[in-house]
Amino acid sequence: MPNLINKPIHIVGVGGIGAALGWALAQEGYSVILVDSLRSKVTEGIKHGVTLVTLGAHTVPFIAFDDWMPPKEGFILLCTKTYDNPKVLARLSGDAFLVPVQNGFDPELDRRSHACEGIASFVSECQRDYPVTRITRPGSLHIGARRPITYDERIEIASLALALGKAKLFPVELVEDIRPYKATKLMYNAAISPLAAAAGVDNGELLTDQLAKLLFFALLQENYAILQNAKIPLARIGPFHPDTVSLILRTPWLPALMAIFFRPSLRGTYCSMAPDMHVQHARTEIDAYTGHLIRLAGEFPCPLNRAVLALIMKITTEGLKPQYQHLQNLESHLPVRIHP
Ligand SMILES: NC(=O)C1=CN([C@@H]2O[C@H](COP(=O)(O)OP(=O)(O)OC[C@H]3O[C@@H](n4cnc5c(N)ncnc54)[C@H](OP(=O)(O)O)[C@@H]3O)[C@@H](O)[C@H]2O)C=CC1
Ligand SMILES: CC(C)(CO)C(=O)C(=O)O
Repeated sequence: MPNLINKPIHIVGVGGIGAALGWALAQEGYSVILVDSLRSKVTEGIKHGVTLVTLGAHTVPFIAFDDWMPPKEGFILLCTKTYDNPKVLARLSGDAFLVPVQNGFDPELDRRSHACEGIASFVSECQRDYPVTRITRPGSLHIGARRPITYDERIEIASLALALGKAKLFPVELVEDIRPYKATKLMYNAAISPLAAAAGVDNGELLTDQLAKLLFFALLQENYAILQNAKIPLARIGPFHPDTVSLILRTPWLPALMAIFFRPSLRGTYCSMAPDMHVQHARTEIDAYTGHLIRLAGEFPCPLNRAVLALIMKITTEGLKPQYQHLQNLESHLPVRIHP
């Protein structure tokens, strides 16, 4: 297998994640090609490059998705929302070295036999019409295999991790198996994103407002229980392993104390599902988050996730505005022991 890192790295989807990854690679002199579906963003990118707020811009090639020719060799980093995957996947040949860096699980993507994925735990907010992003919360990028890999694939994955980490924009952690990290990120995402996006509140509010906090903690516990029941291995992302998070949530008074401690780190961060609720004909990644957990649960009870899925579907199909009152629809689905 040729050394893929010496070929241009194509990044599909120049949003919070794609722009940050592209900037980090360009900073260290790697050849990157940024591909986005929004022509105005591409035009801006051609004029002004890709910008990281406070750190400046890098001039890199930009191409509109409609004009893009997927490469036969080299990495393709998939940084779109999961609901845009079908369009991208339809254009790829089976040989492309595809590396998705996305939250959630897309059944169509999962059917591909791609070797590797990335899981971003930093938070990055890109302007809608400009390839200008801002990292609103620090965190790592985990990279690793999602199936048994060959020796050559291992070398390629390691070279990509090394390249992405060189700029030190975010710590890059090369891991043997990405799946426990992806499952753990889902446990958190499927609790934070639908609540913050439906209520139209900042992520930090989930650790401040009483009802939001109860729903957030109950969802974390339900998500953990689903993943445990399905015997999905989990890994530590951030300060605690999910086992410890679950123990904390089951200990009287500790969750309230932890909320005070963690609140500042969530305040002012960005929720990538939030802008998806505002557009006409809203589409969200809810199926890849909550939908996946419900499918995984099967017969196992998951009342809160079912209610969350129904709520997000109602908001998006009826074109409702995100507002705090939506959370009240979820209140009756809280476990009895933690009813307010
Ligand atoms: N932002 C964050 O902090 C984090 C995000 N994630 C995950 O990373 C993934 C990407 O999220 P994020 O960067 O926030 O998403 P954004 O919405 O910011 O960016 C996605 C970009 O992809 C573009 N796009 C859509 N379809 C195509 C296509 N066919 N070809 C090329 N570009 C396309 C979108 O254009 P348009 O707007 O016109 O549709 C948009 O510019 C998601 O799975 C998200 O959950 C994970 C961790 C943190
Ligand atoms: C910040 C966080 C964890 C919220 O779900 C995220 O990953 C996202 O918005 O994509």
